[in-house]
Amino acid sequence: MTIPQHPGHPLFPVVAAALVDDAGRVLLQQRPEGKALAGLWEFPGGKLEQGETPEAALVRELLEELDIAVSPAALEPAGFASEPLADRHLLLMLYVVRDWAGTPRALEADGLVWCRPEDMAFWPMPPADGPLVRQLHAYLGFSAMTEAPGDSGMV
Ligand SMILES: Nc1nc2c([nH]c(=O)n2[C@@H]2O[C@H](COP(=O)(O)OP(=O)(O)OP(=O)(O)O)[C@@H](O)[C@H]2O)c(=O)[nH]1
Repeated sequence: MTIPQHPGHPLFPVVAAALVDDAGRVLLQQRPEGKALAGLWEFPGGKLEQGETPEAALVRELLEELDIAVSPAALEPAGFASEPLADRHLLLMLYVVRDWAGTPRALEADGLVWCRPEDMAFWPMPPADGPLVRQLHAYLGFSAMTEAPGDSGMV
């Protein structure tokens, strides 16, 4: 079996957050005019800076983009996407965030929307986000199930 290799295509790590509110809705933001993929809806987040951990980068991005404060302990790893781009290889890491301080406002995006997970398909997103949305659905469904008291237990 041949494993695809892309010499000269450095790894491009990006972190993103699915903010989930008390009603179970997820926040998406619209990429602004003048940027690549303008008009598409995405999870807030961005590139890692030199020497940053994914968690530190996401806490910084959420403050810069939405003016909210998030503790690294509130970041729940929920999925990732691995996609070849023209000159780099995108590694997009998605975290669920349910706890933050402040009210999200669009400091960099053209708009914000709170949407129900089942409605996310109506909001056009970058190509790498398709697998992330599917993983998010599975993660939210599973975590809701494990939060509910059940009959099963260790015997
Ligand atoms: N934050 C975020 N980025 C995403 C998503 N999906 C996706 O393909 N990306 C890509 O990941 C990269 C994120 O980088 P970024 O937000 O820091 O950079 P940018 O393109 O806005 O440009 P900039 O350098 O001018 O800020 C972009 O190439 C963006 O297209 C997503 O859901 N959220």
